[in-house]
Amino acid sequence: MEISAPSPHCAQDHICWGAHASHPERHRLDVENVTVYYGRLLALHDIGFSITCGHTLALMGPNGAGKSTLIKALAGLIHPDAGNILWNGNPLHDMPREIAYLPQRSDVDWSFPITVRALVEMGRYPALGLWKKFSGHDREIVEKSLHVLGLEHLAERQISELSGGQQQRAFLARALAQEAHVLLLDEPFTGLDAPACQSLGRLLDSLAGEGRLVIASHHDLNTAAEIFDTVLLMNRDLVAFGPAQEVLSPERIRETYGMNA
Ligand SMILES: Nc1ncnc2c1ncn2[C@@H]1O[C@H](COP(=O)(O)OP(=O)(O)OP(=O)(O)O)[C@@H](O)[C@H]1O
Repeated sequence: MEISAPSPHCAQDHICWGAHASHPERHRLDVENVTVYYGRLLALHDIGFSITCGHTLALMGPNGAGKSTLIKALAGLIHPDAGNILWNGNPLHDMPREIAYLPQRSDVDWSFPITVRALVEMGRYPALGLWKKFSGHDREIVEKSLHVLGLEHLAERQISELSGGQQQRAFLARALAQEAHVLLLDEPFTGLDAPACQSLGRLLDSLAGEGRLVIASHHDLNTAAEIFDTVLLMNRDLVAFGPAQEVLSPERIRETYGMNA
């Protein structure tokens, strides 16, 4: 199953980054027959799909369906027991700078003493030379990332002092500073109120519009088609993959979640 990119676009309340905007369809993720075991437990079975930059993809399924496992496999944190994960035809994990990973909120130590600016600067580390010295270009990218996420006024604050929505934005700013094409977000909407969800949804949409590929695990069937253009329904196996409105049919939801839509 394959999805190619829509035309690039930018949300009005968001500044275009530019560097990724041209020809997003040239960058393509192919997930081929990926299977993952934890010991004897089969967590993912023969998952396959293809998608290009320019899309927002929701991974959806019941608890234990394997959504986080798939995100971790894409992020290179878990090595599949079978299958391939390719970026433009080459193993994705050979290009770690292309991947930015936002773990589940519960997996982050929010009390860790670090300012928003220092967190965003971490996004530049993979690109720094041998002496780990920040160039003017690196500083410019950090400032731009803070600006795009509306975090300038919070730059010197500790991340522990931020709201949940601001913390998500700080981590996304780090991902922007990395200039990765693939953003992997594990349940980014968890714990956010409705306005923060809407704001994050618009942001993900505009990041895709600028030529990135946004992949996130998501639980809310009611908001999925508003936020994401593409949905992958899974329950250890792939149930359906394609445009959100088509995939989220009552029959498919029943098949995946075992309940009435
Ligand atoms: N580190 C691990 N060791 C052993 N089993 C694991 C591990 N991580 C996850 N699992 C198991 O793998 C299966 C898939 O888990 P995963 O966390 O990927 O599902 P999920 O769809 O993200 O679930 P949720 O919606 O509850 O977050 C589950 O049965 C889970 O118990």
